[in-house]
Amino acid sequence: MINKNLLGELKKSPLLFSLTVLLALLGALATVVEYWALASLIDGLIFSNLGDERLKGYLFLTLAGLAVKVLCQLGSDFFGLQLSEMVQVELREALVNKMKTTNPLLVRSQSIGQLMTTYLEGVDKLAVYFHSYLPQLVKSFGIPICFLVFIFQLDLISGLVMVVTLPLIPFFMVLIGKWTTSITHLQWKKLQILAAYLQDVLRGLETLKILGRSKDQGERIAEVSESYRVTTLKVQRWAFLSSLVLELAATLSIAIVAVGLGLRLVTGELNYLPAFFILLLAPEYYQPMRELGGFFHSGMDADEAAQDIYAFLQLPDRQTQVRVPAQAFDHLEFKNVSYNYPGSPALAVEDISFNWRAGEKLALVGMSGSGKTTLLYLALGFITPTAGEILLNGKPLKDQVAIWQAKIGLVPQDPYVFRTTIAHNIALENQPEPNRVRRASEVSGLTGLLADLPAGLETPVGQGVHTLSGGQTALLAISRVFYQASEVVFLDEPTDHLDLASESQVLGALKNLLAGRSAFMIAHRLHTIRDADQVLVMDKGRLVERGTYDQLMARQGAFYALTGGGSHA
Ligand SMILES: Nc1ncnc2c1ncn2[C@@H]1O[C@H](COP(=O)(O)OP(=O)(O)OP(=O)(O)O)[C@@H](O)[C@H]1O
Repeated sequence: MINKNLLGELKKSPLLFSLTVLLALLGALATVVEYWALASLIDGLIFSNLGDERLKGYLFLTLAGLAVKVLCQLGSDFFGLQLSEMVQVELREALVNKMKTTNPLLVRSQSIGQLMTTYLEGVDKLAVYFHSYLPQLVKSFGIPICFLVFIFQLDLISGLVMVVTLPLIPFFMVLIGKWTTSITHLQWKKLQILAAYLQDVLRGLETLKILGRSKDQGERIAEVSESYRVTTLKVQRWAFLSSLVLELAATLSIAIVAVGLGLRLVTGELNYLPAFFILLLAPEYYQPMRELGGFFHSGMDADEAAQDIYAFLQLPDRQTQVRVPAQAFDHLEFKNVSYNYPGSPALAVEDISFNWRAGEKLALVGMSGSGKTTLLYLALGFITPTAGEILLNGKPLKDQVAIWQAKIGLVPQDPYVFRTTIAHNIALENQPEPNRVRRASEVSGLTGLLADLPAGLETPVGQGVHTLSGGQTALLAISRVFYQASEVVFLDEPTDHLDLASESQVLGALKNLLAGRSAFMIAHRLHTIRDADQVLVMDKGRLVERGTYDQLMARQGAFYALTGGGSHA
């Protein structure tokens, strides 16, 4: 089970891998010395009547060989572990960096539970690959070759028997491996499904409780975990069976060598010393291949996990290279833009054209599913049109996404609160500037809501610590834009599900935020739409009307219908 991507990781530290393997081979040479000395010692004691000095010499060599063997083994394990830890740390860093540098929508298209399984369990599985499986793979060829050099010099027949019987072990290993590939794949996928399911249920626990559906979901989780348990047991059964077969093959091979040696010892064709030496060495000769069989399933597990890890690492990065010099925002123009989500049969938005100029407040309205969020993502540069083009200051947006995103602020519908202090949550940088944080939280009105918190802006918030209310979270998101001092604001009005008092606070903060700024917003409130310079009305992915609030109301078309014939006005 050789995975090219994983082998590539070795290039980062060839020294550690070489040390792991070289020490193991050195250990093999020490074994040769130990067993030769031991065989000579016993031969000297029983048959050759060697003098005390020679016997002491052999005894010393036996012990020295044993000590070197043990030290080499410990060293090889140590460097193997170092190697695997280094690879784990680097891969986890690479995964986190990829989460930061790739398009956020691509990350979000994967379930968080699935990503966590890849990040935690997947990388853990690779540890065994690096500290055990890969070094063992090299050892299982290197050590037998090393032994054969000595065995062939002493006894050609035993050497030949060993050469012929050794491949039986990898043969059975690969044969069983081929049968078990699909079941190992299934096990990994089921683990990911289970993690995704658990995470989903935990997130939606409140909804499930309220609707009285938590028991159903509990049963469903029990079903998924039972299915994972059954598959894991199947994998374990195969792993057990393969170990059994490999043990059997190795034991039979040793028996064949032993019988051959015994027969020739009886007929006098072979002396006691080489026969005993080869007999001692025979189990050690098959041992690395047997151990490889034990790690074979870990190799397969790691191969499965690696496929997901490297598929994630190969997601395209957002464009960071700035090809066009930074310019103040002048206008953003959509020219016959259409977008089709990958794998989706229908266009999410179709043939959209409009121009948004600096200083303007542009409001998007429409029924749910009409394409507002898709237009927002297109304008943010998170996704690129499948047809048509978007121009920023007259030049393609796709060539200036990095500078564009650095210039803009975003207030999403459901802002995320990171598990850190409020100040860090506002600044979203390692060293928040206290004055800027204070000012941002004051203008947004967040400070007033924090009066009850013991440490004010330094209060830790987020999951499992102090949970902010919906209104506080919205004001926090607005404070972020004030902190960044972005001239251009994207807004998905975060006023849904707020009580009246919080809503009026958030609306007040939004009014402050929008004053003097260019704004591109998904509008749910009349208040925002009334103040907009341009309202775009979306319906089933198409732009069906545009104008100011008054113009649209006067027209009595789609917008008028959306406002309930003026009754919501
Ligand atoms: N990730 C996605 N993959 C496939 N189709 C999608 C995806 N996101 C949205 N769509 C589809 O694209 C269309 C437009 O969706 P969009 O989210 O842009 O509408 P919306 O007006 O923002 O709706 P809402 O107000 O409910 O958020 C819908 O038909 C929706 O099902």
